[in-house]
Amino acid sequence: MPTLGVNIDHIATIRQARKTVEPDPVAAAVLAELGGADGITVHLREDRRHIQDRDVRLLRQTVRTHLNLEMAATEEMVAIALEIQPDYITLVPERREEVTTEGGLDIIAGGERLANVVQTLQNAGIPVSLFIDPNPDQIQASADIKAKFIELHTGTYAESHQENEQRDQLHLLTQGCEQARTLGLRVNAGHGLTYWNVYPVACIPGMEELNIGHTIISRAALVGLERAVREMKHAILGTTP
Ligand SMILES: CC(=O)[C@@H](O)[C@H](O)COP(=O)(O)O
Ligand SMILES: NCC(=O)COP(=O)(O)O
Repeated sequence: MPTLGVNIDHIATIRQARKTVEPDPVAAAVLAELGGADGITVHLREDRRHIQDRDVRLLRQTVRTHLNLEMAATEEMVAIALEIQPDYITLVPERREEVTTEGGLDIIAGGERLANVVQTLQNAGIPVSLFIDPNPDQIQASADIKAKFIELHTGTYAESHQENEQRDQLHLLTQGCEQARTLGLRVNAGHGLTYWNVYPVACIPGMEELNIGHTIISRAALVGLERAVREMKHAILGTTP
């Protein structure tokens, strides 16, 4: 079965809502690892809406599993990645006005420029993963530019509510994984996965790692709330929990 990369972006989303120091994604990464995370994923967006440069620098020093840095294939991000040296990089498409990543990278349209980014990062010893839709041409193009991994975008699968639509999407992901592995690519998947839809994706043969964030942070906020309120009552009363 695949390993779990925990995406902690939305710990930083809560912090940035107040632009304060809590909750700290660096502390969240420690707790995620204690809970069994096999890797930590952060997306350093160009608009810095959640994760900040400081977070990635500190996480590089504190993460004990592996650090997966998601980023756009821009000059600025490549310079940061070369300095910080994450364990691997996932190149993702980015539009500033989007609520979240809306689809996979277009490797074919990215052409030589994208190929050069992959080469620059991999020549510096950082394996590159390409976040793509489960589309045969995009998978072939990812192999052509010699990325080490792809991450199959599971957003369409996650958003399909009709049973037959979800089955078709799962089939595309399964076929995509098989095609990629035949071409020598390693395969991860993620986006929009939840406690309710993850198992069929985890059962896809050859799937290495699932990157999951929003549903885990959402659940953490709820399952931790009762304890947090109890602790505040003690703080007000000056008593010990
Ligand atoms: C690339 C991807 O699927 C996720 O990392 C996602 O981008 C998380 O960050 P946002 O919630 O800012 O989109
Ligand atoms: N690449 C996908 C990821 O890191 C987590 O996405 P989500 O679970 O927050 O939708």
